[in-house]
Amino acid sequence: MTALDVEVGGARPYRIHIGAGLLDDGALLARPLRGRHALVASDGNVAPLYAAGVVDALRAARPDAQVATCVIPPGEQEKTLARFGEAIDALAALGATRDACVYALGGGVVGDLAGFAAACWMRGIDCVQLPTSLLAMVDSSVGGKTAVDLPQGKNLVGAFHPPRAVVADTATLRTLPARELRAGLAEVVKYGAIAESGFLDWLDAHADALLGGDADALSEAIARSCAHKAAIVERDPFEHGERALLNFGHTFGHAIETAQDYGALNHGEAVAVGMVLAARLSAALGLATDTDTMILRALLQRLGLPTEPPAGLAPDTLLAHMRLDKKAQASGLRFVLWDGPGHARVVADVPEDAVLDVLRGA
Ligand SMILES: NC(=O)c1ccc[n+]([C@@H]2O[C@H](COP(=O)([O-])OP(=O)(O)OC[C@H]3O[C@@H](n4cnc5c(N)ncnc54)[C@H](O)[C@@H]3O)[C@@H](O)[C@H]2O)c1
Ligand SMILES: O=C(O)C(=O)C[C@@H](O)[C@H](O)[C@H](O)COP(=O)(O)O
Ligand SMILES: [Zn+2]
Repeated sequence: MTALDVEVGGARPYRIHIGAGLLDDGALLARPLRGRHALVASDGNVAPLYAAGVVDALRAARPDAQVATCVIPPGEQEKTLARFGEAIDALAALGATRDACVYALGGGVVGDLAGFAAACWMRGIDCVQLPTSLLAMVDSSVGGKTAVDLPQGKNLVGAFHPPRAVVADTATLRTLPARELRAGLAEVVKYGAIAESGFLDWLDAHADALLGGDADALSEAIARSCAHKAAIVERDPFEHGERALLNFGHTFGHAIETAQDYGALNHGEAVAVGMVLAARLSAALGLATDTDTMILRALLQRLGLPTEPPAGLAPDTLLAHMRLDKKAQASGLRFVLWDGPGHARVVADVPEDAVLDVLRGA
């Protein structure tokens, strides 16, 4: 255990291990492997860099184990039921028994898809998250939301399936493209926005270091983000209440991703735009101030993130996608609205006209 590790409590507690070089630690990787079957799932960018090392480390620690790999093409457009089926086929080919373990090696796309395969194979086998993108380290590897996308909407088919462990090897961030690093910072800003205004100040002060890949700054951002997420999912693992705050910016963001067929803005970028739109909606409804919104927007811009929706997206189309948001109820849309730095709330029955006004004004 390092000083940065974070515990996620609850009915099935697990540890988020954070440190450089952890993917080489076969004993750590193999610890949750109860049976003899391990499937390392990854994508076409990450697998050539790290999959062989993970497979070798697992085999060295557990010579009796059968270790197979499953590699999907990279990108959000591959987070589909068809690719999920490929992961299931790989588990069948391996002859994976109920004590098998799926190792999700990659960004949030691999983590969500492989985690969902683990949730479904034989009604649920173990999963270890090995996040290699900043976004996956600060958010998607923690908390057990797994899913694939449909053309109709983001993450519409999925399950809650917490991992047995998360192993975040921060050395892998050295190969992460700069655009993807910035995308991860959007979710980091989210924690400051909803839970800790001082974290927003810290991010502002360390923006250059973070963008420059400074290892200490990134490690601190990861550990602080994981601590926020762990505290929330521990109290509300199935999103009956406060966990929905982690969806700040996502009602707009997911609608943008869906409307663009998951091909233009990536998730972090769409969430950055979505947080600004949610802040504007909050201001229009008398919550956050315009000044708060401008400060949030300026921080996101400083971190190299987009803050306005791409041109050409019709407000009515976006609104239609929002009606399939998982927070929506029969009575109407529910939004995470912002009270200003460090505070947010879930608000039901937000008038669609107010949402359209924000989209038209953007
Ligand atoms: N389950 C959750 O709680 C949760 C939370 C946030 C986001 N998500 C989901 O996560 C996904 C976004 O995750 P993401 O931003 O990691 O996207 P991603 O998985 O597409 O990864 C981004 C890109 O970086 C590449 N990559 C990843 N690690 C690399 C490395 N170390 N070196 C080189 N290339 C690397 C990938 O191949 C990909 O091209 C979305 O589908 C989103 O819905 C889920
Ligand atoms: O963990 C959560 O809860 C989140 O909402 C984290 C989000 O960053 C993440 O994008 C999540 O996948 C969105 O969940 P969804 O329920 O809106 O699909
Ligand atoms: Zn997200």
